[in-house]
Amino acid sequence: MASSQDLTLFAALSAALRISWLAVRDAARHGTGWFVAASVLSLCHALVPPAEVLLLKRLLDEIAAPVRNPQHLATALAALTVVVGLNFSIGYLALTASQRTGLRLGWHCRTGLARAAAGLPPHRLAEPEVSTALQAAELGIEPLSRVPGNVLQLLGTAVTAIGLCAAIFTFSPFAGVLVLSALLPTVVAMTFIARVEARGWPPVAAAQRRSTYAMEQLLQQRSGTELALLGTGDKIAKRVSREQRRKVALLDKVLAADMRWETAASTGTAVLLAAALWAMINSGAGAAVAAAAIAGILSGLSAIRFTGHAFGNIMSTAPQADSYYGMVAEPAIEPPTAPARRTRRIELDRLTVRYPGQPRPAVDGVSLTVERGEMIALVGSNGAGKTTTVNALVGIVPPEAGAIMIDGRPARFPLQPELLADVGLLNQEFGRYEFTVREAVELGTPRTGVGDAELWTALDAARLGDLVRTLPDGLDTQLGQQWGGVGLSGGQWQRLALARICLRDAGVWILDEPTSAIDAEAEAEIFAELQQNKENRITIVVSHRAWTLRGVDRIYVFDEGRIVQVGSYRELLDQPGRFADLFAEQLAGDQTGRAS
Ligand SMILES: Nc1ncnc2c1ncn2[C@@H]1O[C@H](COP(=O)(O)OP(=O)(O)OP(=O)(O)O)[C@@H](O)[C@H]1O
Repeated sequence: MASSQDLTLFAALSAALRISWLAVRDAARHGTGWFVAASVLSLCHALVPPAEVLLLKRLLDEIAAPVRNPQHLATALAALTVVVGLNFSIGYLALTASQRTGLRLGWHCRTGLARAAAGLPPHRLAEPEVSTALQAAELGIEPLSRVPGNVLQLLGTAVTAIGLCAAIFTFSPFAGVLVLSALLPTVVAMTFIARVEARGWPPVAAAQRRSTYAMEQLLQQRSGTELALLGTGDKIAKRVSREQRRKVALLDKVLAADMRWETAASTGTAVLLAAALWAMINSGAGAAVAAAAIAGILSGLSAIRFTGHAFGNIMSTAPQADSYYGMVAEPAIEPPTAPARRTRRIELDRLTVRYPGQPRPAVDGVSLTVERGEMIALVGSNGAGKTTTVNALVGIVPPEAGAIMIDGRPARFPLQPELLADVGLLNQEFGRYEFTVREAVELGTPRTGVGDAELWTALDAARLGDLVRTLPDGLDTQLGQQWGGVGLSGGQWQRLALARICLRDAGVWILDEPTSAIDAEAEAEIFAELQQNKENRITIVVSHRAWTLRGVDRIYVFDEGRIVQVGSYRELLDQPGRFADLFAEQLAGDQTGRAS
């Protein structure tokens, strides 16, 4: 029975084989010309050592001939000079052609990964392991693009060894077999290197991921500036150093083991080749044959030398490349170009949501109803379950129990694409897309050919139009100072995110604290506009500000995952309870007003 270690080794080797095949296939498809060139050049380069043996033997024979034939001598010399002279150039050209194949493979893989990420449904992107796999896939593209070159190198080694064997076989069959067997130590060493790499790389990759994450916090403008202001960037720098130290210690072990096996393999190879030479000399071969074989074997040795390194790269790339191929194989969603339907009614029926590994549900038996033309609000303290409810509604998190009914029919998890197309969700972690204003707003809809008039309407609705009119290039102004563009304030970024939802103009608007960073004046205008134009849609707002709730049709008050109160602003104002507790300070004015 195979031990678990063998299974790991077997799995690692089969992953390396699979990745080699896939990388070669993609390189042949997407960098055809350079891949063919690299293959032909690698093959020529691999055949140099055996060719050297034959040509040198011929030259030495011509030199040693009792009667020299100048023409034969010149031909033999010319042939050997060409082969030896071109050896370096062919090797260099093969390497460059492999690199140019790799560039094209990298281009194809990056495009493929970007498309795969863009085609993932929201619930998959919300899973932490998916974001880890996407990052691993991204990191794996660089080494993956080197795999076709590594494979050609390994195949070249095999060709060199077989060619040398064949060339020497003609002088001494036993020596020829010994030359071929000189590959054995390398094959054995590669098996052990595979084992070491398979075990060593997962912790190295984990340490690298932690270090990269910490490093990004220092390098990104917002977090970097915050840390600089706090004067605590050095704590992050120490964390980076710690993770790098861990990574280096782990890698040292892997590389030390690789070195041991490589050294053992080269020693074994050298011994077997020496034995081959000894066998040949003892077989009665002449000086010419011996000299030719020695020269061929020496250049063969240098060809075999880097095989372990090439194999090591394939082995260490395999897990990340597996992530890449897993990601690009994920079924993509096809977002409809425009909402094909208009939702009339949404009903949550005793909805319960529990995050994996959590003892208590984040949302517990929540029921609510909202119809087209209505605007409802979800309120509650931090962690009460509002965002989770919204996320369940749009199919980002699966319900544990209960049902989501859309137009009287139960919605599946994940949400059907045609239902999702009719939802415009502005969440608390909206993107700050540093493209042009036009591009940043157009991201609100999958439609193409959005006209300027539509963009201005959306920007005006989000109270950003006036600012954009003052920008140097209007809609085509580049955003983000790091690109030489215009910097926006936090509230202006939020208005831009709201403009995307306005442009989308879906049948269901879900606005999770849409004005949290926006000043009171613009907030009042935005909420007034939401009220005015609510007739043709369902509007669900999450808000912490009491006065934004005045005009909504119903308020659902959340507490510890449950709805504890429902009513209009006025009704809730008159009741003691969670709503009054939550907004006690903010409501003081209103209550005084009613009392007097
Ligand atoms: N991805 C997650 N994994 C595990 N628990 C989570 C996750 N997201 C939220 N929670 C937990 O679920 C509960 C509800 O969180 P939720 O984000 O829905 O609250 P909220 O009412 O929207 O709060 P806030 O007003 O702060 O936005 C909290 O206790 C929170 O810690």
